[in-house]
Amino acid sequence: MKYADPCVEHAKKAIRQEIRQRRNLITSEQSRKSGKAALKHLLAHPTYFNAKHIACFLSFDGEISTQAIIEQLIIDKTRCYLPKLKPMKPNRLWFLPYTHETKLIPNKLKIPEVDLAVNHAIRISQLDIILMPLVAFDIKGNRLGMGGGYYDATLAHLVGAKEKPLCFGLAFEEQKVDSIPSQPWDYPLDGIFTQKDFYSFEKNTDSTTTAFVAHK
Ligand SMILES: Nc1nc2c(c(=O)[nH]1)N(C=O)[C@@H](CNc1ccc(C(=O)N[C@@H](CCC(=O)O)C(=O)O)cc1)CN2
Ligand SMILES: Nc1ncnc2c1ncn2[C@@H]1O[C@H](COP(=O)(O)OP(=O)(O)OP(=O)(O)O)[C@@H](O)[C@H]1O
Repeated sequence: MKYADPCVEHAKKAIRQEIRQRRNLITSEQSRKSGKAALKHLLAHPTYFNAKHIACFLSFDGEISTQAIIEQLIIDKTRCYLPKLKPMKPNRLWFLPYTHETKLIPNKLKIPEVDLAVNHAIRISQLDIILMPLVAFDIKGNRLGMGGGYYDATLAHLVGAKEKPLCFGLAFEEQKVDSIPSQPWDYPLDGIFTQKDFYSFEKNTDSTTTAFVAHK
């Protein structure tokens, strides 16, 4: 575990609680509609067309529905991968291939996971795009997750690497907050898709971030 500032942890916990409550008020019908709207932004993104391997996730705890995106990936013959908790490694993920025929079983956090052995996992650097779940985001590209550090720890080795997937958050517009404290281990996002917009975060040479909103 990396050192965590107790004040920052306290602030993050409060944001998590508030936004998870807000997210749980969204109906499943609204969630499916929003998932379809986010899919339209993804399809319009220039990197989607050439992407062959995309990691997504199965929505839980009121997350935006990923159903339409996963179905589209299968229709487009883009290989779709889902995260699976790495056994024995506290906060690491594998990404395993998913089709309509894939058997799923719930993990210890009650999220369904692909029932395949780890030798089926794709190497992370071979993924073109990772669509990441999140609890809250800000327009500078800071992401707040469920608090397990799974995505940050899994992607940490890619910092500074040449060949790495584009990492896009996938969330409801309602999950946008004014500001999220950033921490040294936070893995930088390239953008965020919501039902309303695509937020693009470009890295400057001094590793600060410039945010653009693609659709108004
Ligand atoms: N859909 C989806 N899949 C995902 C993630 C995610 O955020 N969304 N993850 C993203 O990293 C990983 C799982 N991370 C998670 C971390 C905490 C909890 C959770 O429910 N925590 C409870 C307490 C857990 C417990 O029983 O001890 C809580 O906070 O209420 C769930 C998932 C991998 N798969
Ligand atoms: N690269 C890493 N190696 C080991 N531990 C890490 C790493 N990155 C983060 N962590 C640990 O994970 C814990 C949770 O981090 P954080 O609160 O940023 O998670 P999160 O992004 O909200 O969760 P998730 O990515 O699972 O959705 C941190 O306290 C930190 O100690």
